[in-house]
Amino acid sequence: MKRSLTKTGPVTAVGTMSGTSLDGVDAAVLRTDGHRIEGFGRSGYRAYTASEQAVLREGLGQWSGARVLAATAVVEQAHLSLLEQFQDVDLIGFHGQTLAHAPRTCGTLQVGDGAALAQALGCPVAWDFRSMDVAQGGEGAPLAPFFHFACAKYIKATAPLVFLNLGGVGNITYVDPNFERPEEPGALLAFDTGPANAPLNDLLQSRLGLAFDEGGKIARAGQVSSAVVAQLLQHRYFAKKPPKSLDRNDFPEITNWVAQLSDADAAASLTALCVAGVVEGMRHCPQTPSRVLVTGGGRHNPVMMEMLARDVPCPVAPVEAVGLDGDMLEAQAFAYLAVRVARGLATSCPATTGVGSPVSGGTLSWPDETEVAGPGVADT
Ligand SMILES: Nc1ncnc2c1ncn2[C@@H]1O[C@H](COP(=O)(O)OP(=O)(O)OP(=O)(O)O)[C@@H](O)[C@H]1O
Ligand SMILES: CC(=O)N[C@H]1[C@@H]2OC[C@@H](O2)[C@@H](O)[C@@H]1O[C@H](C)C(=O)O
Repeated sequence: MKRSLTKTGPVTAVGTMSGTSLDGVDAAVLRTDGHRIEGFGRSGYRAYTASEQAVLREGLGQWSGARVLAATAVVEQAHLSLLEQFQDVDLIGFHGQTLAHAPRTCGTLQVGDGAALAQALGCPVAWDFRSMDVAQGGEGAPLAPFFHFACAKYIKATAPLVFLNLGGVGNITYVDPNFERPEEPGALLAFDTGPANAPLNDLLQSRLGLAFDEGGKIARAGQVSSAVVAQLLQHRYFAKKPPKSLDRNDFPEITNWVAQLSDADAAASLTALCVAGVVEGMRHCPQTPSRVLVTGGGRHNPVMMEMLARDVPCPVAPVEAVGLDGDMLEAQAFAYLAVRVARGLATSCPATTGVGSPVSGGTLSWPDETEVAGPGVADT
């Protein structure tokens, strides 16, 4: 197993993602040599219980202490029980759960001990994907863009396109598939677009005890407040040039903006606010892309998708339109990045995180507890 990781041929990896929505853990299998996608395998999901979610919420924004330890235990247990169902792989890519992200000041924190998982599962684990990039001056996020580049090649795209992820936070990757490698200047541009589902989920949780606006039903009944959208776009984040990234709770003021609105108007306005961030972000693309392919849970919200189709200056479709799985794309991304970590290939570059030069982040832990830190500077 170990030799297959260091050779050049394809290996089978499972990646996991526990995202900012705090709904659960996704796991998905991918076969790749670290460059090309050779094929997709099965996937799985382990939901967090309501009490586990409460523990995770308590941990958000914390860098250390009892709340972080409690959240870590929840994250590790959930991953362990899910990954026990994926024993037939060469490598695990374990993202962990982001609790706090402030790359310019405190750093970035993804909890969950990959070395302990490697030991418990008897399989090498690539993890701690973001901190090397941050240590070298990058944003540490987003990291899926190198995988989006491989997806663009996989679907045989010939014109520039955008992958849009609508999770708790939104992020876009502009890909020019005419380049050979993702780290070549011009191949990619990636950044977080703004809040996506997180403010909407938080509003519905606090007002109505709902996890999210299923099918956009609540927003559909409301009117968008253009003042709320305008307020968002005045935030200093939108004046910044990309690459740039966000923490889940970077816009706490949003709650006050919609406090006086009815539930339906507030939901409609928060849905529009996510879309406005994307539209604003698209202005940074070097040229209008041929299309926007949407991944992440927001693509299940028809109101959000209709607003996007109305406001984005090119066709918009869920990634399923090209045969990809939008519920598992991030988990697949961390399977892909795990193989790149194992092989010393770049996982980020100036155009994706703002780091000075391509970085191979991540740590590779073996079941025998020998840890090999990623080489930092990527092989090309
Ligand atoms: N049927 C649906 N209708 C409306 N919204 C939905 C639906 N399904 C999912 N969502 C939204 O998508 C969210 C989950 O998205 P996703 O799983 O992509 O987030 P994540 O991976 O946790 O976040 P991130 O990408 O920011 O880390 C839900 O919390 C909800 O807001
Ligand atoms: C710090 C962190 O965990 N960021 C997440 C978050 O969720 C979406 C967006 O913000 C993106 O920047 C990133 O996740 C995806 C998987 C990424 O790194 O590409």
